Amino acid sequence: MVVLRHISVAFSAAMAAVGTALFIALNIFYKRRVWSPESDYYTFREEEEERSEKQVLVLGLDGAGKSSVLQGLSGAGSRKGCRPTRGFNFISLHTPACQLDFLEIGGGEDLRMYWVDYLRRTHILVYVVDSSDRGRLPQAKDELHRLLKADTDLPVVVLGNKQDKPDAVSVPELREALSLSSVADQRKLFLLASQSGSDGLSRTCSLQKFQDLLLTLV
Ligand SMILES: Nc1nc2c(ncn2[C@@H]2O[C@H](COP(=O)(O)OP(=O)(O)OP(=O)(O)O)[C@@H](O)[C@H]2O)c(=O)[nH]1
Ligand SMILES: [Mg+2]
Repeated sequence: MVVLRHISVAFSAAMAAVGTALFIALNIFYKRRVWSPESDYYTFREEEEERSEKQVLVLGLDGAGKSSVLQGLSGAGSRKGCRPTRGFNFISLHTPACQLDFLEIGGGEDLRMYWVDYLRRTHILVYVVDSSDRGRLPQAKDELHRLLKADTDLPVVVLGNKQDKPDAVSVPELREALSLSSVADQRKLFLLASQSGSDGLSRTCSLQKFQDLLLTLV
């Protein structure tokens, strides 16, 4: 009887050890498969650093046209079907020099507080402004200057978007409204006019011109 009890205890201990080992192995195996926006983002970052990838952060108030610009860059064409971005939006552009990874964070009031968190992981900031939304230009200016203050070295390209609209402010007016002349001279800051129509960033700021500028800045 005593021998049988010893065998039973030894068997239970062995089963427990096998179970624990299996649990640990499965945990390691499935660790990266548990989805969360953060884990996805960091996995993407690890892979990005291994290859020659540069991140372009695309910010601006809600409705400025960030998703439409990305759609134009991706070659998707028409700006129809853009919905407000509730979290983030991502596209990659392959160029001979490197891969440009564009990351848009939604411009809604509730998302703007997270914008600064993404600055330290990015190589260029593209700030999109709705040139026809005259009433919100002061707000667009304040948000832009908050970002400029948070990272004083990051190259910035401001896109004065929706230039096709009849009430759009001109580029010189936009420079004034966004107080860009107050930005330090040594800062790499560019202001381009754009319109994200059916042929992408055509006419006022061609896709090629925009892309070439980004490549000189990364
Ligand atoms: N006329 C005109 N409309 C544009 C232009 N760019 C974007 N739009 C329109 O503006 C609206 C908002 O565009 P989105 O690209 O969704 O704006 P967003 O900046 O991504 O907005 P959030 O994701 O909410 O932060 C859409 O109805 C677009 O079709 C443009 O250059 N000209
Ligand atoms: Mg969007």
